[in-house]
Amino acid sequence: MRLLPSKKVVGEIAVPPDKSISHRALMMCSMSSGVSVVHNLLESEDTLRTFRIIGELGGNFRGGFDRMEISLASWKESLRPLDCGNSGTTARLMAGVLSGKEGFHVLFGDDSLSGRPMERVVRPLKEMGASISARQDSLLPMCITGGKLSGSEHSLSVASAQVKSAILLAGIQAEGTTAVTEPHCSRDHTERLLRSMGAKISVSNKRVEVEKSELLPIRFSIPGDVSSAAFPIALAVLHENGKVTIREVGLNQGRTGFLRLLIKMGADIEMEVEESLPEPVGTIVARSSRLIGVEVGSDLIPSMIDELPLIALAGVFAEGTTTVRGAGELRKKESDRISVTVQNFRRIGVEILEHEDGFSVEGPQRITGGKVDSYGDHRIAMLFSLAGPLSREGVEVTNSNAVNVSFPGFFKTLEEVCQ
Ligand SMILES: O=C(O)C1=C[C@@H](OP(=O)(O)O)[C@@H](O)[C@H](O)C1
Ligand SMILES: C=C(OP(=O)(O)O)C(=O)O
Repeated sequence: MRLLPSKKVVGEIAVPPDKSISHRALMMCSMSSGVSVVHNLLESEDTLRTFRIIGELGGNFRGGFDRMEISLASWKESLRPLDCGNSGTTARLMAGVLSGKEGFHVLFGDDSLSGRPMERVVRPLKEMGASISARQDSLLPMCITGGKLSGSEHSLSVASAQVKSAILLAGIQAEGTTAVTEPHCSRDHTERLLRSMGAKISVSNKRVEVEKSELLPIRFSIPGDVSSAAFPIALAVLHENGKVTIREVGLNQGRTGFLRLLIKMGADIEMEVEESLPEPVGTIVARSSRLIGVEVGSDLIPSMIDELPLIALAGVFAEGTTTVRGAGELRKKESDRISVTVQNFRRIGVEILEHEDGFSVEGPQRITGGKVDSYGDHRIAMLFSLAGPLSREGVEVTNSNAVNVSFPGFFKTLEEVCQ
């Protein structure tokens, strides 16, 4: 896909439903005792993996992704290995769910997911009594023999909503109390849904505790994905002639770190929460702004984990130095997001410094243009697609269809706002 320089970035747009919440809705509604009704589920490559896996395990779905009735009368063993594709959330959260389900379950993924660390869920789930074996002890494919679990205490060395959620989803099936403590707070979508579905859960600061619980069915609507919204918002802020409005988008504090960081850098962004249960939802308006460089440390990382590469783009346009440190986790995503961000920026004429756990950019710089690769990573495909409209000569992104992992219709949305 070739993205050309643009004169303006304006419009009111919708973003796709939240990916994190969609995965959880599909899994947790299937774990409940009746029929749940969920509006506005994300239909993307990643969430389709979770949808199909739950279907293989006995899930019942009526309707479409705009309004789906979800139930599961009795969990069955799948005769086939369960394909998680590119989706870390599917693999890790399903490991938690399946640890408590009788039977032999095999999870596998694509080349990217097969290289991502799974030991972080294997170890705590084994401690709870699950029998799990994984390739080289820590990689997919992974075989889980589910059954009786007992609650235990877990202290995470790295904040991770996926690991926390895997433990909690096993915890509500375990005898006794299960507790997870994180070094910094990660997104709390699982905790919010558990509470809304009647689970015995208590949260105090960075510690979450659950007891064995039966989940009640729920009716709710999933908001727009703020991680997807971050792309058009960054484009409007960084373009000299930009204004973008996005309504009905999720504004959970655990997810809005990037927007708050842009505001700290001087961005003109308004966020208004209009509804708050089970998730805060509202409107974002973003306008062209002059930014100043900023330093991001490890405490802020979890609330902007998927938006961190976008900070490098903001740094290119900001006055002074922008530095991200303490973000080693970025090397364990769909691609090594530190390395590919740095390589791609250099290809389009930007000077950027790579650190083991982040990067530094000295701004302002102009983006000349050129050819980059997404390395099959949706967030990298979207990041460098924004560089096109902001460049002098345009940017070509190869393997750009990776956007379908989280934001089908991304290029149509970009076309709508770039005039
Ligand atoms: O729980 C989730 O839905 C997610 C948690 C984050 O991963 P980690 O838990 O590995 O930080 C994030 O990067 C991912 O896109 C989605
Ligand atoms: C890291 C991501 O997702 P996952 O871990 O589910 O593959 C992401 O969406 O950026």
